Amino acid sequence: MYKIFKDIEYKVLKDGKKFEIKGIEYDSRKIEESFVFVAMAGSAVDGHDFIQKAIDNGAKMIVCEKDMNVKEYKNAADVTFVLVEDIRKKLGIIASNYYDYPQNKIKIIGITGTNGKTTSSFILENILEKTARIGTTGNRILDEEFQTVNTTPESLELIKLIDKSVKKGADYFIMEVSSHALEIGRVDMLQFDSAIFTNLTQDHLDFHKTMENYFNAKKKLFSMLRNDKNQGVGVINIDDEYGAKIYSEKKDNNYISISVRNENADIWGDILNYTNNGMKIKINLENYLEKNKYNLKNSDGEYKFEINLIGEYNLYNVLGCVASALSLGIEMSVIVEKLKKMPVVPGRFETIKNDLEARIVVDFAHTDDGLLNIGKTLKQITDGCVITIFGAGGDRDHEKRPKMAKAAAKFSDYIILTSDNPRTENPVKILADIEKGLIKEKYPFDKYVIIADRERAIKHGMSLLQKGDSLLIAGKGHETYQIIGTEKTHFDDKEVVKNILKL
Ligand SMILES: CC(=O)N[C@H]1[C@@H](OP(=O)(O)OP(=O)(O)OC[C@H]2O[C@@H](n3ccc(=O)[nH]c3=O)[C@H](O)[C@@H]2O)O[C@H](CO)[C@@H](O)[C@@H]1O[C@H](C)C(=O)N[C@@H](C)C(=O)N[C@H](CCC(=O)O)C(=O)O
Ligand SMILES: Nc1ncnc2c1ncn2[C@@H]1O[C@H](COP(=O)(O)OP(=O)(O)OP(=O)(O)O)[C@@H](O)[C@H]1O
Ligand SMILES: N[C@H](CCC[C@H](N)C(=O)O)C(=O)O
Ligand SMILES: [Mg+2]
Repeated sequence: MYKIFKDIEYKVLKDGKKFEIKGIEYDSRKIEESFVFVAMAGSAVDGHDFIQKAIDNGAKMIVCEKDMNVKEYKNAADVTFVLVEDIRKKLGIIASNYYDYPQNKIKIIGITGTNGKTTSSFILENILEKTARIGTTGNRILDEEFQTVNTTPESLELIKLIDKSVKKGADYFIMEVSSHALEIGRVDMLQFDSAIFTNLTQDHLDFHKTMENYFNAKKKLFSMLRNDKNQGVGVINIDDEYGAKIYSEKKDNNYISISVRNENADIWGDILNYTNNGMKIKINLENYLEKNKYNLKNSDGEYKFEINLIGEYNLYNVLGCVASALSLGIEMSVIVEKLKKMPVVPGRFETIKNDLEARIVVDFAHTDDGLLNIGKTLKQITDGCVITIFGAGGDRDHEKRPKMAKAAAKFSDYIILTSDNPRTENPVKILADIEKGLIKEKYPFDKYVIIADRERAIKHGMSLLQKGDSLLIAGKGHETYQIIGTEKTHFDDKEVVKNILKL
């Protein structure tokens, strides 16, 4: 039988003509001559309904998860039908068999957690050389950029991306690993050389239902460390209660603990002071060096330097990446030099220059924890008022809405509630859900306003700005669209601000 089924349980429903497989796809629209079409049940439609389309486009093999009546298809005499149960979970193995396990020819770094994955992936790509980066803002292999739909692509795409990375000569494959991906098996076929746990706070309960399920999905990454020579290392933020749980459950695992100010952690850090563009930080590695019998040169165990990132949450991101890079054998002196030159991460605390003598920040904070963290930082560095503009995504976790309001109420002197991808929900209803949080917090009625139109909301926020104030435009960060209904129209927070400023 075909090598793509190695290590997979399958049943041949119909044997067709032998052929050379030219490609594998699970979308009938991408099928070409002599391809394999994988039919999967989806959330919107069922891939099995597109089998005939796939055959018409040239598929010579159909892999399905339902016992199909193979006789009903036209022009299918040559076509082989194979049944594989729970195909979405097996697709990674099928793809690995086809592409000869490219994941064993590159170092794979996975980053999971509610917040900080994208930021950490950008920090790591800055530290490491010859990298591919996969995540929310897009995928990149060396100097080639690709657009993406998901934070963590489907297993088949992942294997294709890894294969391409290997062929192009990349040494590291840095990827965000979403809880969705872990839950539905998009990464089951991978082993990680390094895995980072940033934190866990509420998000995505529309999908996971409970925090426990959400945590168990994230935790799975740490059972997937590369173990052929026991070289996979987990990096765990032990200041986070869920991180501490993972760390305490470690048996023979190779874990590095990170913390801000807990001197018992393997690697810990602190903020010494904020600077114009970022902050001066201290990183202490003494415990790590001691445990690892000091195999690093040029290191005295403590480093102090300035970076262009800001906020305690970013110190966590930096510490996670330092630990990961050290575990991959990069010298601390090299890491520090790279960190000093770290450019801004798109849509993460991006400030827009203006002559209002105010700070205008575009940021992707879209959870209560994200808002709270950036708010805490802004409060610390703002002389005047903090004005916050935010909304919450439609068709997403409803429970986070009032919580986001509660977070914003803690640090904002004025709040403008607006739309952030209402999708198929009524924007007014989403805004009312958020407002409930403000009312519950007894946030003064004259200190907030609801302006559903995001452009008008930003205009209003900017009209209020006085010298020394900060304006936080949260939720969309790098996004260049607004999704209303099922329609995606161009919308870019930064662009709107620049237009208003006539830049
Ligand atoms: C709900 C969900 O997770 N959906 C994912 C799923 O789509 P689906 O299988 O449900 O799609 P479907 O439209 O029902 O189609 C079913 C099947 O029919 C096939 N089809 C369809 C039409 C056709 O003409 N021919 C055809 O063959 C499709 O290719 C598919 O195989 O599989 C697709 C391929 O992997 C994903 O792109 C898609 O993610 C959607 C876009 C999504 O929004 N996912 C979110 C929930 C998600 O995964 N988010 C996480 C985390 C984000 C975060 O951390 O904040 C992420 O990793 O992105
Ligand atoms: N370590 C962190 N802890 C808490 N908040 C953070 C952290 N890092 C970033 N944030 C905040 O959360 C927002 C999202 O950060 P980032 O895009 O790095 O996270 P992510 O995990 O990739 O999110 P997503 O799952 O939506 O892709 C940032 O804009 C910032 O406000
Ligand atoms: N990856 C997250 C991003 C949310 C960003 C926010 N702009 C929204 O659309 O809710 C999600 O899809 O839930
Ligand atoms: Mg991300």
